[in-house]
Amino acid sequence: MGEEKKSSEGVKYYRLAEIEKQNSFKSTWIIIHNKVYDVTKFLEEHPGGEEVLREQAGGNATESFEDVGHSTDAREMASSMVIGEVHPVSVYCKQRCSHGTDSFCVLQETLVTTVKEEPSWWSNMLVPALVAVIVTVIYNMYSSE
Ligand code: HEM
Repeated sequence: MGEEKKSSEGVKYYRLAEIEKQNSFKSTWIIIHNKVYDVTKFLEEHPGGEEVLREQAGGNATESFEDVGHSTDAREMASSMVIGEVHPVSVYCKQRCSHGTDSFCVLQETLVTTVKEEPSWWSNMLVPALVAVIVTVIYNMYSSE
């Protein structure tokens, strides 16, 4: 999946654009408090019925979930269905502009880049190496005067 990001702690982040697509019988995701839940297999088992879950499929179910006043058991049950979190950029953009006209957000949402934030050995080395080069250049400049 192109718009998926995995942080070093192993949390998977999903863009809203990606989550919104998971609204079918084959795959049903919902968002509660910025966490993404895969409820596909749970639909038929839900004591509140599958229809209410289906209505929220691919979207933010936080308010409806809290309105019902789900029990601690229900919350524990839900935690076993977490597959990741809403991407911080999507959270930020949703808060700032829900119409998709903010150019920064439009750009972020349409960029189909895989941002794998697992630092590779060369990116870990690059910064110290650059610092070393700069320090050497500056040192040489002063010492040659
Ligand atoms: C992963 C998410 C969810 C889980 C694990 C879950 C689980 C449960 C459980 C275990 C119950 C039985 C009552 C209780 O223990 O509180 C229940 C009832 C119910 N749930 Fe959910 N639920 C989820 C999401 C939702 C959402 C998003 C909605 C609304 C859109 C919803 C609406 C209801 C309703 C209407 C009832 C019936 C309450 C009643 O008859 O008293 N649930 N749910």
